[in-house]
Amino acid sequence: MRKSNEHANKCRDEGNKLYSTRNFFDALLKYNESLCYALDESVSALAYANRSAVYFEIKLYEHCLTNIEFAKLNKYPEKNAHILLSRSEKCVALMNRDSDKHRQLPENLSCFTKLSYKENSQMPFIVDCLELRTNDVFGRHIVTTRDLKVGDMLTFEEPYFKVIKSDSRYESCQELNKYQRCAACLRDNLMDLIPCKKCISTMYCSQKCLEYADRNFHNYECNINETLLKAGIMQMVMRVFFQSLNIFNGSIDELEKFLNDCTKTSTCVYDFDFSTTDEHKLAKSYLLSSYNLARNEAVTSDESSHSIFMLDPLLIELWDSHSIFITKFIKRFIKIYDSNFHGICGWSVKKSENYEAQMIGVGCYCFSSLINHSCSPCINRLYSYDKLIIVVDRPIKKGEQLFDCYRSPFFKQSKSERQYSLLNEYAFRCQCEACVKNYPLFHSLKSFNKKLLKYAKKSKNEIQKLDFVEAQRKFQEICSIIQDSKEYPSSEIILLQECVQQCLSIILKPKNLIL
Ligand SMILES: C[S@@+](CC[C@H](N)C(=O)[O-])C[C@H]1O[C@@H](n2cnc3c(N)ncnc32)[C@H](O)[C@@H]1O
Repeated sequence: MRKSNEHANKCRDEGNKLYSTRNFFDALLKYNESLCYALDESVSALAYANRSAVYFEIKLYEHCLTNIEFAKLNKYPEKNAHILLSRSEKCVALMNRDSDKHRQLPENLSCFTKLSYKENSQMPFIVDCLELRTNDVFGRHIVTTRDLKVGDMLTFEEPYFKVIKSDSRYESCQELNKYQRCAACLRDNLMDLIPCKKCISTMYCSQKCLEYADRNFHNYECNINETLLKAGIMQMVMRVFFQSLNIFNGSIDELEKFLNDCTKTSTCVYDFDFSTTDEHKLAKSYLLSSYNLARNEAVTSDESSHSIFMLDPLLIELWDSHSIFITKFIKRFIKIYDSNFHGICGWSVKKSENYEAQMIGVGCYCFSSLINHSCSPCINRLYSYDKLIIVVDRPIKKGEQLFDCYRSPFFKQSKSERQYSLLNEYAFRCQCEACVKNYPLFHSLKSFNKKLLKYAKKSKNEIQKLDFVEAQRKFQEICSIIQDSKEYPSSEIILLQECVQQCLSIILKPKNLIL
């Protein structure tokens, strides 16, 4: 599909119908689709103007004014200019009148953005007490050099390589995610997004993100983006390839030479300095730390990359001259994808009864990818847009290993099923404490403290109703109870851990929702 004013106008008409029934979320989706398809500025101008009307209705006045400005910049018809002028005057008056009340954009995690301990000097996104160890059983793994408490925040890691998920036949993600959030940073910006000037399926939250994407990957993707969005694993693997190529200004020879020279010695995220402001150096460090997440050459098959390369003349040229290197690179990252990449969870800004997180993207987190699995984990993984936050779930003693749970925890799935899927998907036989000691499923778990069990059950029911501030208080309260509990596993601790997750999800969810 190409840009088309006709399609853009049709989407805008549909948006207007939805607007008239006050279905503002779906109206914004349609206006955003209209912006993506619009060929002429005058057609974009109408979509921006309509979007400003939505933001006015939902009292997001700054967004309303920005959209009015965009409409004007895109040659909004002179004869209707008075409509925008009047809306903008009303906006300003309401903003002045309700200066303390009008809906601000609260940054998620306002007081939840701090690591619990001093940051690592070379990796400022993790605390300084996490060390890398290697042994025959676990390969590389992470241990703590100090006691860690329940609720401690250990990382705020951003992925260098990441993609937005949309339209996928393979993953459960919202088909229209591409009209809801920035393709570069995954923020929703309350759907106030700007489109790529050339393709029909990429939007950004700012000009800065648009330029970043054009410089780093979209220059290769723009022509084939529709295919990539539907390409499952290959969407992310191709992103890594394109972004890597851009590090070397498009020279595949230089990329190949760099990887050949640098990967003779095994390196990982601990070997680089991520505190540098030198973007080029950083990019190379990310590339090598990601490339070396695989510990040996890949033996996976790769059927679809050839057909993707055949879609664009520039890519055909690359393939014809370097098919051996490209195949090796792609196979390696397919393997890394399978055992190391993380699905990124996030929330839509649509108000709904069943307001659950969904998959919004995939990211390569070079540090977090070194954490091994346990069916009875001691950390919890959360996302604030693309940032991966690791929170301590059970007390961890100095010298102990950090364990995440890759699949289902022990209380949700039988040992044989867990072991089967870990062996199949991650190629290891799990020997975690839950597997060795045969921890039971939830319904067979013992309770050691009836009073605490009652408190846990009551809390679980009440938490849904808590607001942001109350959820933070409850989070602290429950974390210290888990910290002080001695008996594990028990039904009360499992329930309390679920309460902690519920609190965190309230804290992380977008605060402004669109009807
Ligand atoms: C995300 S990586 C973790 C880092 C990995 N240990 C390394 O050296 O790169 C996942 C891989 O680590 C290994 N692994 C993870 N948890 C393990 C465990 N509990 N026991 C043994 N191996 C494990 C498996 O090879 C798995 O495919």
